[in-house]
Amino acid sequence: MSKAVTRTLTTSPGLLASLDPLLREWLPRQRWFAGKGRPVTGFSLVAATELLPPGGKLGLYHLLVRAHQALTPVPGAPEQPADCYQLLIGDREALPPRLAPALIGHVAKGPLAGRTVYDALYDTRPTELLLEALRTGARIGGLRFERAAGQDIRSGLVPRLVTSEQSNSSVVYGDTFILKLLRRVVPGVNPDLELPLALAREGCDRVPAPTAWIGAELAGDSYVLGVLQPFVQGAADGWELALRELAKGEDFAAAARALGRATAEVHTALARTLPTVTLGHTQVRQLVDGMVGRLEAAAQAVPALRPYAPGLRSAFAALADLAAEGCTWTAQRIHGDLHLGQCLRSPAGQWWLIDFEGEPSKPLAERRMPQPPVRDVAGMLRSFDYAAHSADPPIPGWADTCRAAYCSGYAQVSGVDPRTDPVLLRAYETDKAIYEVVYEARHRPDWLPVPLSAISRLAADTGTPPSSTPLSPPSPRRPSP
Ligand SMILES: Nc1ncnc2c1ncn2[C@@H]1O[C@H](COP(=O)(O)OP(=O)(O)O)[C@@H](O)[C@H]1O
Ligand SMILES: O=P(O)(O)O[C@H]1O[C@H](CO)[C@@H](O[C@H]2O[C@H](CO)[C@@H](O)[C@H](O)[C@H]2O)[C@H](O)[C@H]1O
Repeated sequence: MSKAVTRTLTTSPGLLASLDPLLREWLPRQRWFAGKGRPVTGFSLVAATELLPPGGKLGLYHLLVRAHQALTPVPGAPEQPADCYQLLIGDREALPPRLAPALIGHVAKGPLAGRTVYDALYDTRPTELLLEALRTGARIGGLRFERAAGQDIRSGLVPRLVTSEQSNSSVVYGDTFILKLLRRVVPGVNPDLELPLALAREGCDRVPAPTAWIGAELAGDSYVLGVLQPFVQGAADGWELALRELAKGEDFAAAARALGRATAEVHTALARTLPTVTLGHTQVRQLVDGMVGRLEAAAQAVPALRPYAPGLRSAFAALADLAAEGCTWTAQRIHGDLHLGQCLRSPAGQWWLIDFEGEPSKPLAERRMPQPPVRDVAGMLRSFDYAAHSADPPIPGWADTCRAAYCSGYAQVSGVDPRTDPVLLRAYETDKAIYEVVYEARHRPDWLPVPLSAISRLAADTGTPPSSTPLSPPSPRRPSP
């Protein structure tokens, strides 16, 4: 295997043409394929790296491939910028039964004619090879396997592919490490590596510290392609845990408070180590314009949203009004896509935050911009609401109790209770609920009533916190008189 990881790169120009008809059929069926609903019109090769040579028992290729797609399912329509996907393709004479779920197809012509190609992340030898490359700090063509200083990786850990629904693909090694291979990749700094590395430097142990990562200098661009981190053994995610407690009729307040503290620990460390900025009138105006734009687009797409649009606009207008009065807010790097499914709790009761990629559909530059930390808080508050709606029979007040506990835990560590800035919180909760309405209408129409019930509450809300809430001074900085 160590011979394989030092092999020099050879690109295979004929390879993609021979895979083209198979990938057209296979790629859109993958959970992580981001362009669902638009036919793939062709592929172009960004980079090909041969990890094991063709013609042997097993050939292995690392590919970055652009999938060109029509803008709408109308033939001849103009094309959007094509997404680039990371693929690890194996070729064998035939697949053993255990690899049946990995099948891409049988190649008819070209350099691999007669061979069977498959998603090699399902296979032991290719995934062992990746870990070995990370362990030894290999360079293979433009691929760079890097290890964090002082981190050791034991050899011989047994790999298994994580089969749950994911936006990317992950392999667990001997319950010791988990390697996330990013599927849709863009050049530049990936926050899923950048932020956990920054947090590790800062000594924040609410996030698994990256042990190693796969980077690449390919076709003139640099990429982050994968991150290896310690596997939190026996962990359950916050969504599973919340549903479990709900099914037992138990409240989740202590766990929500601890999660609030964990979120604040992460925010505080990020604010210490990465730049923060002040958002004044102009920046808040832009932020509000973005929120209003998303509302208008969502109301176009989902008619059920339209009756609430005036009330929702008022949530955004209230924020613009505060900014016009001279209020300012601090923005910093945040998680960017926080919900219960992004939090793991270890059997010892420790919370961990994972998946710092931000909303993958947003451009990288936007995902890396400083934002008010309340945005993460709003995401988590929405999640408690979602969990409560899954309970049958519903437990009155369950979500409110969690939401309050989460905010008070957050305040314990950060010194700022998010509820003291109700206008900002309402604006972000509204923005998130609108996003969820579109998401559910597209992906899970049965779930649409969940965000819609929040929409009806938020549209009617005046933004005033309940009088029983103990308040610390409001968090927007008000102009001096
Ligand atoms: N460090 C970890 N320890 C244990 N399980 C993890 C760890 N990181 C991720 N996971 C598991 O893998 C799943 C997917 O990870 P995530 O980073 O959210 O990937 P994606 O971006 O593909 O959604 C998580 O929901 C969790 O179950
Ligand atoms: O996990 P992803 O980054 O792919 O996020 C998408 O899918 C989520 C659902 O899996 C969706 O989250 C919404 O539903 C969750 C319950 O299933 C809930 O906990 C979240 O609060 C709610 O937003 C997310 O919006 C979407 O981007």
